[in-house]
Amino acid sequence: MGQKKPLCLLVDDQKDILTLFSLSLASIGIESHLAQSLSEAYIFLERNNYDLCISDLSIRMGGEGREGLDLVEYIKKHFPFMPIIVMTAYGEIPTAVRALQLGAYDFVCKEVMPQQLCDLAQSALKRNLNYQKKLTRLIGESPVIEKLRDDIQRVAHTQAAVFISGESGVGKEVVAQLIHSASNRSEAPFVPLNCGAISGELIESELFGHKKGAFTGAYENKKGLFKEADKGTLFLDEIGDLSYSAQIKLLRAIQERAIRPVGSNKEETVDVRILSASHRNLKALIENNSFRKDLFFRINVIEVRVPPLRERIGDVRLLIDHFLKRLRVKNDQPKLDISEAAIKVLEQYDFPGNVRELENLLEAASVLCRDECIRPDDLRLSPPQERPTPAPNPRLEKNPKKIAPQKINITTNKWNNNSFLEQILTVYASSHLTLPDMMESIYCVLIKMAMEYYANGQRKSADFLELTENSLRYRSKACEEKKLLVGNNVTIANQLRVLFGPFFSPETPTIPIDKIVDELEKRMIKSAIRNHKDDLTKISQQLGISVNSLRYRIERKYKL
Ligand SMILES: Nc1ncnc2c1ncn2[C@@H]1O[C@H](COP(=O)(O)OP(=O)(O)OP(=O)(O)O)[C@@H](O)[C@H]1O
Repeated sequence: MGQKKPLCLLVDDQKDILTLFSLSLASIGIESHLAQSLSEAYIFLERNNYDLCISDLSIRMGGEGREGLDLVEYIKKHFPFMPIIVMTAYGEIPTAVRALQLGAYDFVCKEVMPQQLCDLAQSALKRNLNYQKKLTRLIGESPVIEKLRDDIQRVAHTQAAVFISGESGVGKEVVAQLIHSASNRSEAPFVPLNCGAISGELIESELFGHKKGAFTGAYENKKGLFKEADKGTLFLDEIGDLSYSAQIKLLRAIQERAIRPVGSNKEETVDVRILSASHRNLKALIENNSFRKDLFFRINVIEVRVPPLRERIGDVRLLIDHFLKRLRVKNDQPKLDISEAAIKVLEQYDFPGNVRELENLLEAASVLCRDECIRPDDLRLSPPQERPTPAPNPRLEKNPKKIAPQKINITTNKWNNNSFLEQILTVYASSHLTLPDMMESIYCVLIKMAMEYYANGQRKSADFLELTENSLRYRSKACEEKKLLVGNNVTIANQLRVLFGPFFSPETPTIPIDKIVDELEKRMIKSAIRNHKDDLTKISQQLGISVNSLRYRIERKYKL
């Protein structure tokens, strides 16, 4: 059927209990993620979409003093559709009752037979038919968002193909998920594909699947996204980026309601609803012959427009509230807050990168701010250029000049702007990383940021960082394998995010990552040479590289 298994978050500090229950749940087709502490549970919740949570209540887990009840409260607030079953020890009924009052689905005594727990899990899932809808929320109360909600409801009940238009970062994928969740296909999968992220040769196999041996590297049969989305919804994001030949194949699949996997001579029928989106103007693409008109009419039976954030500035406050809640958990900053003055600055900003930009700005500011309170300075915003700078309100901000610090423009001031590079170097001042690891960490963080910014669009991310797609792929794989810094040294990664964050905006054409890294490496070597007065052995020890490779850098690469 291609339907995804329900996913459960199991939380308990006893490993054997986790293993026992996860095996039992697996036997009835429920997959589990196991968290052995509450802090781990919060991280899992942030990263995955769960259909159910089963958590021990009876202990303080992780030593951070958070009680199991907090988890119940948190889930109910953030994922109101997710049922929670709590486990208690005998004698802890009052706590269990409190959990029910907070919205838990039911409780069981920890000594239950696994079968009882399975029955309960199944009934919780069954009663909660909304389990596909859980995470997707459209925050906002402005008239344009209310209209968007109406549009979503209206189009959800037809089978027509919907094209979701809107600028980058406005929430087009959120809208696509909501259309799916409100439709009669909501119990089948919602399968998103970022068309810009897949190279021309692979797109056919990605969409339609392939047979083993169909081409070099096709070691297994592959199902393809059309089949995975059978009975459900296929969301083709950035459809304007599809190559012309892929457009022809897609058109055929939509018209015939059938696909043919690469290397197969048999057609297979599929029942898929197509939603698509692009921040590009498809009509303009048709004019210059890079998008097919016939495909346009097929995918654009109904158009839903998602308004830019500047048309719903009244919602900025609600969105801030929403993102801060997430950051409190994600960064483990329970008191994280924002000053009224900073909110005002945001309410007067244009947001060329829309909701995603707001989210990124807050994330960067949450790292920079002192005493867990985001102030205007922490936002590092330039004043809007198109309109007059709003008069500072002395009541809100003691030092109005500080409201909008100048950001360093990577293109006009160039990446070799002294103070910008020095700021990066200070990030590493007290780290014990080797030179290659330091440089690698910059690649890891910037590639991650670019992939987030371009919604996993590999080609766009590579272009933005002035890398080839191959090099981007190779480097991201290395980052994943090593879990280098991005995973392990959160502070360094966060500081880099803060420094580079402002450049992830439409104003910056590219970030020449290779050049930046070379310049930084050169400066580090120079400073080590100064420190150790040309003693190559000491310099190589400080930098964590061999004398030979140091020599190569000094004599050949940088000619120092
Ligand atoms: N109204 C909203 N309420 C809550 N979160 C939102 C809203 N709109 C957008 N977001 C969040 O903003 C980010 C960007 O949204 P999304 O990926 O849906 O935008 P998009 O228009 O598809 O972007 P792109 O054009 O780059 O593909 C996501 O993290 C999403 O959860």
